[in-house]
Amino acid sequence: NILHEATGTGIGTKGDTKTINISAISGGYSLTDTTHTGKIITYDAKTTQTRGNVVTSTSTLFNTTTQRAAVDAHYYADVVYDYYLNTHNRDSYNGKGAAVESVVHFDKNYNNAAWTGQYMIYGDGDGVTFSELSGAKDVIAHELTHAVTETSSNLVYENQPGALNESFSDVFGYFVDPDDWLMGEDIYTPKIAGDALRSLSDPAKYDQPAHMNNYQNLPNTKAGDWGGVHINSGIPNKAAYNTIQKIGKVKAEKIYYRALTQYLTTNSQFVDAKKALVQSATDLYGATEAAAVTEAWNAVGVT
Ligand SMILES: O=C(NO)[C@]12CC[C@H](CC1)C2
Ligand SMILES: [Ca+2]
Ligand SMILES: [Zn+2]
Repeated sequence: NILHEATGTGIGTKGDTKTINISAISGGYSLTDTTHTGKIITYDAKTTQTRGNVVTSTSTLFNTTTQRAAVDAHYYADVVYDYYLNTHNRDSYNGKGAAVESVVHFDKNYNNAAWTGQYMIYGDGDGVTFSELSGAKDVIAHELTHAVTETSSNLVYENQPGALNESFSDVFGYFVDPDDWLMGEDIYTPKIAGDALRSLSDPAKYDQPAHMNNYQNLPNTKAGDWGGVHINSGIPNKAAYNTIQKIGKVKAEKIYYRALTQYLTTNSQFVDAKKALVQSATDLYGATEAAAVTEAWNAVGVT
């Protein structure tokens, strides 16, 4: 029921004004961005655990308080879509122009966000640990990268492959949002300034290991976070930081994308990621860049 594409004005979760791609429908407008092969569509679950309904407005303004989370989810999804298309020539998360669907106000006080395999879900947070989780560009890039990973290497979400899955999402979160080495700083603990969920430059700042000597052998259970995927990601995150410091973001992101989509497989371990990245560096650039990757991983104890 799309009549034509239009340009809208939205207010985001930080009270900021953003220009968004919307569609004219009968009776008004919807958060449906048709400027790419894959439509970007944003839904409101209204605190249920369903996909809910597409967010609409009777005008091109999406400026109500309840629409703020949707405006950010919609806007940042477009930013990440553009990043993968323009930097890596990947059309949507699957490279085949899949629609990108996001759901906001998922569940009640939900302190999390995820890629469900069909769409992204964003909780509102409880206002203490998290504010609305679609309010951070690096988080949306993190979630959409889970979809990129799932449609390429499909690293299994447990133990070392799971920590790599998590790390690649954090690292592409940095590539999309390279203002800092932090993950989730814009939505984490809204009442406390200057902290973050994770740091790529200093994983230990937020209790993550930055070296294999501190690898956490946790049980492969929900309670063990599937073998500590969110804690052990500190080690490959630190290796990525080391790599970017040595060879720069432009080369590093090409090397990381090639490794993720051409070399890694479901059960790749840390040492396989090191090999994949060294091989990608050699393929794309040469011995200097390959040596930098080798040193970056040696420094975190993956030898
Ligand atoms: O690391 C994550 N998911 O695998 C997080 C946890 C809090 C932010 C939203 C989702 C990052
Ligand atoms: Ca950040
Ligand atoms: Zn994740």
